[in-house]
Amino acid sequence: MATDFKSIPIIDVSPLLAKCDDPKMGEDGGVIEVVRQLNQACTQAGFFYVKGHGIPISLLQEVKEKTHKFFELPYEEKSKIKLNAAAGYSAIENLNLELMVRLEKFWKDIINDLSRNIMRGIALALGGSPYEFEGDRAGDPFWVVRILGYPKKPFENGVNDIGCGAHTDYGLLTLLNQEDGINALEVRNLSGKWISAPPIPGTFVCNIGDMLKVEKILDLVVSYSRNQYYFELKLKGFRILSFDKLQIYSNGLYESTLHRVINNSDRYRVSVAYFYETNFHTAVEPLDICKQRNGKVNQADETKKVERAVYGEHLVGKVLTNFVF
Ligand SMILES: O=C(O)CCC(=O)C(=O)O
Ligand SMILES: [Fe+2]
Repeated sequence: MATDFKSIPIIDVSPLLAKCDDPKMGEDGGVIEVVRQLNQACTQAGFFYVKGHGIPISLLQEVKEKTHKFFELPYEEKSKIKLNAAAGYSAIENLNLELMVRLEKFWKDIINDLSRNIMRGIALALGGSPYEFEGDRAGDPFWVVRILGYPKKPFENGVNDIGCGAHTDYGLLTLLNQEDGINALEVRNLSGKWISAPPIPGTFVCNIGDMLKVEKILDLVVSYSRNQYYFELKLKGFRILSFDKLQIYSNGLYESTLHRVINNSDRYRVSVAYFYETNFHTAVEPLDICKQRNGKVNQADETKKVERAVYGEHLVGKVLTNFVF
């Protein structure tokens, strides 16, 4: 969060999507405008809504309905897929297969493409070719779908300690399909004010992750597993974790932004987050174009601001320290 933004911009990405397979897309007037807006959003807030993405609202709705059904299952059922250290990254089978299949299809067929195309716009916004985040960097993206459930009031012990603590996301880009009609997601601006990111039906809330800029990570518990989802969110207060200095693609031009979730409503809230990440073993370093634009002091290399990181190590480190098993 590089500025004192007061709201989160809405970006119609349809002109970008219309040209996303054209290597000369960067010359198109419509694309140039989307790229300008992406650059502004990533520079100022690190968050933006995406509309014009072409995904039917009915599909977004269906995924949330199935998510509600999952969380309505008895605790014993959900416990069958509870995370433990051994199963940390394995897909979990059997339970609620219908939801899994649906989410996997949804992701593979649709969200991956959308994320890649938004990343093409971000690559252009950083001054590179549209394909900076493909090939060895994110041509084989590690992806995670996380389904989240936030109990309604009143809370168990009368204290509102259930939610999602302030954190930044780990990877490149997150697309969030949030419950309509409940304001719960908040994003922190430069002066520390929490700005509401209310649901806007039919849109995704997107945010850039640590691989574009990592500075400091405050994180908390959520459930996690490789390639798919799960589990009821149980967050118990805030916990400050390590400060990470990672070398990141934008070399500090963009920042991942702290956000949190507090469900103070009297409805159970679900959300489905799609994390679009780099290749698992990719060593993340600033793009040359970003070093040229934002070269700053570092004894080893004056153009670098932060240190190199291997995405998978960053992720595993975060999951092992941030999640309750
Ligand atoms: O549920 C939400 O609205 C956001 C969840 C989130 O930030 C995350 O899972 O990283
Ligand atoms: Fe997040």
